Amino acid sequence: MTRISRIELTPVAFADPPLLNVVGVHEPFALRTIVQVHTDDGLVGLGETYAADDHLARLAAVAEVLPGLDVFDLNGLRRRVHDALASGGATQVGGMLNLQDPVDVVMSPYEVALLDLQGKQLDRPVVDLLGGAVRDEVPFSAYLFYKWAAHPGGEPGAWGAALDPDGIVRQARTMIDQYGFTAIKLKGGVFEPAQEVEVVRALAAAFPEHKLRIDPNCAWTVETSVRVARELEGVIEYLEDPTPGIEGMAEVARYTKIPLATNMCVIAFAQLKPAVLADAVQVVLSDHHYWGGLRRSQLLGGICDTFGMGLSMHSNSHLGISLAAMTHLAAATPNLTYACDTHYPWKTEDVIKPGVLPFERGSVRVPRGPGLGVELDEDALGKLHEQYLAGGIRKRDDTGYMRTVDPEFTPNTARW
Ligand SMILES: O=C([O-])C(=O)C[C@H](O)[C@@H](O)C(=O)[O-]
Ligand SMILES: [Mg+2]
Repeated sequence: MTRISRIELTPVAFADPPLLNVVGVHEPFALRTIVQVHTDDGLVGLGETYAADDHLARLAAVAEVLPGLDVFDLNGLRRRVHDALASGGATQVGGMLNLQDPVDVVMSPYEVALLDLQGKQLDRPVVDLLGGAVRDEVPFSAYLFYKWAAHPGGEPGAWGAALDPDGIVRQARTMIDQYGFTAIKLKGGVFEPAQEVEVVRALAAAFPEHKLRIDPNCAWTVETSVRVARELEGVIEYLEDPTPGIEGMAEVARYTKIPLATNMCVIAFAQLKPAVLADAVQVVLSDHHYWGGLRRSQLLGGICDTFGMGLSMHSNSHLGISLAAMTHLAAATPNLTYACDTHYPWKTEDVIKPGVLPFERGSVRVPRGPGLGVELDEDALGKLHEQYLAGGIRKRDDTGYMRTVDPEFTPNTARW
């Protein structure tokens, strides 16, 4: 029996461009925690998660109670995470709208690391532990953002500015030329809805064969959402989080044929029943980082299937360990039939050795090596940890950063 001997948690910061969204703008560095689970027979399993300081404290509390656990005992993992959080009084993670389940959020990187270890021990890829691959490559979408040319006072990056239809179409062209994506997602909620609809139409004209989506992160009222949905019927494959809350989404859904997708009002198992009863959501965006890991995400997939809801995949700024985990999960989930979101093209630094996760025709081939099939680059990990220590960011704060440029800025949620 292989048992956990110790845990290493390494917060890292990696360069991030000034991408705009409803709550502000991405800071110069995005944060992640790299989780290494060591075993008594010398194996190391990898996981990746958020790195806000309160989350890091919970990860550390759990790390103390994991030594001795059998790497195949995922139920035991959940129990230990639950008990450690309960004894620390953590009932809420304080994340997105306070709706996430803290046990699922904290458990996720450990579950991924244990699956990585199981795969390494059995010499099988993680996808095989999840029931086997239903697809050999996983399609991702081109994730477009309005963006500034440079961070305030910084050097312009490779992508340039994108603040109007031409800029966004140019960004799409570059990303599609480089990665081959066949679906496009526009992050909206930055400009007035009419302006963003114009951009979606420009994308539809420039890429008539591509599937399109827009995600304003709840920037619109119910009335505006219904109007925009009507304007975009036949143009987009789904409309993501136009308005806040299950009730608001249900109201919009009554007046449009476009499926409504969410990674904001259904982000934990407790919200599935009310969403199903209200028929508020037609596509759930899974995200193993807060749905409790890969196997709980598969459970979510089964529930979506049972209730006739579609399933797609959400992303946040992430590195290669997460991309590998997302790819294994998507490859083993039959009803994950939409191209998954990924922020991967926006990053220029990573903690894994390159070459295992290339994008071809917009898809990532499922790694066939043991476990997740990725290898940690210790030097790169050290460098990005130094960057974390020197950079001073301890929690993502898009709004605070935006206010350094525009002190009057208020997040745009349900504003239009
Ligand atoms: O689909 C989404 O809502 C996201 O991808 C959330 C992210 O935080 C996105 O808004 C971002 O990176 O600014
Ligand atoms: Mg979203």
